[in-house]
Amino acid sequence: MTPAPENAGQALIVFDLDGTLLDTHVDLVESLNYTIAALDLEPVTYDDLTHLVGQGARVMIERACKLQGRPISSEELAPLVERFVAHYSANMPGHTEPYPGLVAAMDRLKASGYRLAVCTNKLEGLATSLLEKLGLTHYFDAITGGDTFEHRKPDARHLTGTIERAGGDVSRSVMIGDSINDIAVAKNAAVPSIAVPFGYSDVPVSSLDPDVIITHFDELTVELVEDLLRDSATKVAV
Ligand SMILES: O=C(O)COP(=O)(O)O
Ligand SMILES: [Mg+2]
Repeated sequence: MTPAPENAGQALIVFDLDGTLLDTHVDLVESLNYTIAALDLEPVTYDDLTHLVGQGARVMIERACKLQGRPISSEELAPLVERFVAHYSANMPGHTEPYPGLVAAMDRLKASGYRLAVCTNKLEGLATSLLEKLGLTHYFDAITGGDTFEHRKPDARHLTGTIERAGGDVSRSVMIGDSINDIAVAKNAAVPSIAVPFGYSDVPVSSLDPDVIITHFDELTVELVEDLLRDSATKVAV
């Protein structure tokens, strides 16, 4: 195993959840379709999901209704969000599972002294219960959602708040995610970013200009993280 760098204890890897840690697409589509069926709308597909996910359940439902030709008011939205949350919670963890290699990567990073955290736009309660049901909560020093702070991704304060809760340091943190909000929040907080192409981005992740793209969690190594932190420290110094 790679020896832990001397200051590894201070380093923090912050993960996005939907489409990064967990393949949630089957359950999201099922709960979303159950929700919009209340308005007699046609089901959405997995391909649609890439345009719908990213800003939490409220926005996802709003976008899905619009996509199916029935824009809704904010008064109509509240009961639909409740319907979604009830269905999604009742069926958790459903078909959701960690992406290949994730658990081994988290074990490796923790064994080398890294802290891990989750910064998701999913509701904090849903994120926490889902991770709990999958037996993954113990890996994380903080789990924050789209409703944890007043601001959410891509606002830098969602990421900096998560780092603070996890006992990390902005200058020793890395953000890893699947979509524009994740790469944008990292840039907004001046934190290096890693993109994964297997999630729900509606554009190729290379167009988001992350510092690194990994196609499998086997590539998430201590060396990669340390290189990113070193490069970013040099950029700040220059
Ligand atoms: O639930 C969403 O819309 C987004 O969730 P994520 O931030 O974990 O990708
Ligand atoms: Mg995501």
